Order: sequence, then structure tokens, then C-alpha cells
Amino acid sequence: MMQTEILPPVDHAAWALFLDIDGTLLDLASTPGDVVVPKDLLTLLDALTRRFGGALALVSGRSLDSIDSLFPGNRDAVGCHGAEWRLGGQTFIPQPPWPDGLLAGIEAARRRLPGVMLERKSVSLALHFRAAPEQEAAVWDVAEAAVATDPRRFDLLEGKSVIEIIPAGVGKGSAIERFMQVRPYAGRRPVFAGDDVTDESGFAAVNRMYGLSIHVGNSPTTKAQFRFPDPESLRHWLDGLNIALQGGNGHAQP
Ligand SMILES: O=P(O)(O)OC[C@H]1O[C@H](O[C@H]2O[C@H](CO)[C@@H](O)[C@H](O)[C@H]2O)[C@H](O)[C@@H](O)[C@@H]1O
Ligand SMILES: [Mg+2]
Repeated sequence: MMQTEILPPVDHAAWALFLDIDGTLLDLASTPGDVVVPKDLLTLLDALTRRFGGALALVSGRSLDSIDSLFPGNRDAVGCHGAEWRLGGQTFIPQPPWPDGLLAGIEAARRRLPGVMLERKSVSLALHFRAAPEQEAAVWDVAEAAVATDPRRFDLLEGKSVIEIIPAGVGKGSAIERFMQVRPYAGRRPVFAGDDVTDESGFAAVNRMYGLSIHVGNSPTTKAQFRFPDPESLRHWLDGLNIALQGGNGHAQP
């Protein structure tokens, strides 16, 4: 059963932190470019990264480029829902999986859907309809037609007012598992906080590893064990974690 805000103590020497960005660290905004990184959040993440011996990674559907523009500092990060990542300064970015013709077709279809935005990322494509919710069904049609051109190479992912076309087989769960096999993550227990259905594979992965899964929001069907109502409460918990660790006992209470 999911509990609210009653998390066990988190020991900086024994745990690793994995943090989703949109809807988890950051409040949602009208467009991807409108999000605001709260004052002091970068400093807080820097402090937590040091305290956890470097075992802190951002895990996002955004591209690494976009993550870096919001959170500069060459941080460990997973981008495009697991398709690309940076770990210990080494970056892995595969070739985009779609042929030029497919991209042109999606762009042409989007132009016929007023209010729909195409976010072209390094290895995934996102069709946003937050500004035009009435276009959702049409966006599904465009995305499904794109995936149907080569279902072995592409998957569809539904997020918040967005449908994404991602390389087949990628996911946040396998990305977290990959990080957990190498230093400084190996040997620790993972904590993963996320807000969306796209984070459920991450929750399942950390549950299998006896970690802590934290849902930010009010989904009734999440696999996460714990919940915060909104990004502000999660940020407050992270702040408290940092202050408690500063105290030197190595444990934090929410
Ligand atoms: O995995 P995340 O870090 O949560 O990223 C998921 C997607 O976030 C962004 O889109 C979402 O947030 C936007 C800003 O709040 C919002 O306008 C949009 O409606 C949301 O879907 C980002 O643009 C995507 O690339 C990420 O996959
Ligand atoms: Mg999110």
C-alpha cells in the first residue's frame, strides 16, 4: 500500500538517488521551454551529489542537451527515456532511429494540427498537445502511423499531454539497472522519484532492487511505494535530506 511522506531514513553511504525532471523536480509548464528551475535547486543537487558520493542521476524523457541546459554541470543523466545517457563524464548517444522521410512525414502531419508542437530530440520525437487537447486523437493517429512503418524499431510512449516515438526496448527501468551495475552506484540501494506513467518501469526496477520508489502526484495505480503530492514537497524533502546529512549522522528523516 502506498504511504505518504513516511519514508525510511536515507543513508548517504548506502543509497543512490535517481530523479525525474518534469513534474518531479520541476513544476509542469505550458511548453517544455517554459519550465523554471527554482533558485537554489542546482546548489541543492550539487550538495546531494557530493554527499551521496556521486551517486545521483537525473532520469528524464528530455534529451541530454535539454537536461544540460536546465541543469548544467556535466551531471550523470539518462535522456530520452533511457535511449541516451551520461555516466562519470562518458556520454552514450545512439544514432536517431528514424529515416529522414519519416521525420518529414511527421512534421507535415503536425502542420495540419494547429496547436500541436513537435519536440525533436536526439533519439526520440515528442508530439505535444497541451495547448490543443482536442487534437489528442489526431496526435495518436500520427504517432501510431509512424510506429507502424517499422514496429521493430519504434515504441510509443504516452506522457502528460504528449505522445512520444522512442527507440524500441528503451525505458527508465533498464537505464536505472544499468547505472546500478557500475560505480559509484553499484552496491547501493536506489531511490527513484518520478511523476508519470513513463516512470513506472523505473519504480518496478527499484522495487525489485529493494529500493525506494516515490510517486509525485496522485496516480491511483502507481507501483511506487511512497508519494509526495507535488514537486514542491519533493524539493522540500530533498532539502531536508541535505540538511540532515549536513548534521553528520548520515540519516535523514522526511
Ligand atoms: O521524464 P521527464 O523528465 O518527466 O520528462 C518527460 C517529458 O517532459 C517534457 O514534457 C512535459 O513537460 C513540459 C514542461 O512542463 C510540458 O509542457 C509537457 O506537456 C509535458 O509532457 C519534455 O518536453 C519531454 O521531452 C519529456 O519527455
Ligand atoms: Mg516526469
